[in-house]
Amino acid sequence: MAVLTCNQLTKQYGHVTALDGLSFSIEPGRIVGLLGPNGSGKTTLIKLANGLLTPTSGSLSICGVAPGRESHALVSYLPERTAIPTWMSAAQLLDFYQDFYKDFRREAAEEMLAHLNIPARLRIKQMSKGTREKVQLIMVMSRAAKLYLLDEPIGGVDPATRDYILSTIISNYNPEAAVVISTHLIADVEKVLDEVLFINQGHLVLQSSVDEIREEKGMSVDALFREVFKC
Ligand SMILES: Nc1ncnc2c1ncn2[C@@H]1O[C@H](COP(=O)(O)OP(=O)(O)OP(=O)(O)O)[C@@H](O)[C@H]1O
Repeated sequence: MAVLTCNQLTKQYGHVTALDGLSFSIEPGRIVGLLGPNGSGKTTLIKLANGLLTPTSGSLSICGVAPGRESHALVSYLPERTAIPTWMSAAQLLDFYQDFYKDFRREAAEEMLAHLNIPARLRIKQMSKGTREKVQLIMVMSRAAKLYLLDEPIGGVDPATRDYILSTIISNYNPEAAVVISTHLIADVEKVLDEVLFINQGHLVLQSSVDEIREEKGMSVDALFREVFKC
């Protein structure tokens, strides 16, 4: 069964149509890049899949379940902006996640924090922006979820750490799960992607495997994106 299915998904904010009849599905085991210019609807799609917004029309489901209480147990979501309580230390955050999520793999999170030399006693508010992002991503990827929704996961992270973070994403998710990554840093991220969704003004422009783009078009995803969305 598909991990995420959208059927004629439409979302309007007043007179603005952010998503316009989107239909696609994402199969287990896929790491999918959700790519599109500013304002194309990426964050809106991620928020719908996480149940933070409701569709204006059309529908979506996660492993066959409509977004809501039941799907929350299946989805691990990294918001665009840091949303963790800043007074907590990394150690308190580990406790918090462990209490809150049955599927939280504490040892995996501790190992990643140690690898990035992030002390457990350090409070979130004492951390640099990039370190906060790393901590939050570590927490999100340490859940054994079915669908990971990562909205701009590496924006504030330095290029050397990006590679570690990306390899963390690949090595820490369960092959039954799917990962959706919204990003503008296509060149950095494309090496870990299996598939891409290009969206523009709320429409799906392309769903393709990355291998197909490389083989059939002889291009990187980054080069294709620049060609398709040339200003
Ligand atoms: N709360 C809101 N109220 C009104 N319009 C909104 C709201 N949130 C988003 N929009 C509009 O919906 C459209 C899609 O926005 P969205 O944030 O989903 O795009 P995005 O692809 O994530 O953009 P970016 O790459 O800049 O983060 C835009 O036209 C945006 O202005």
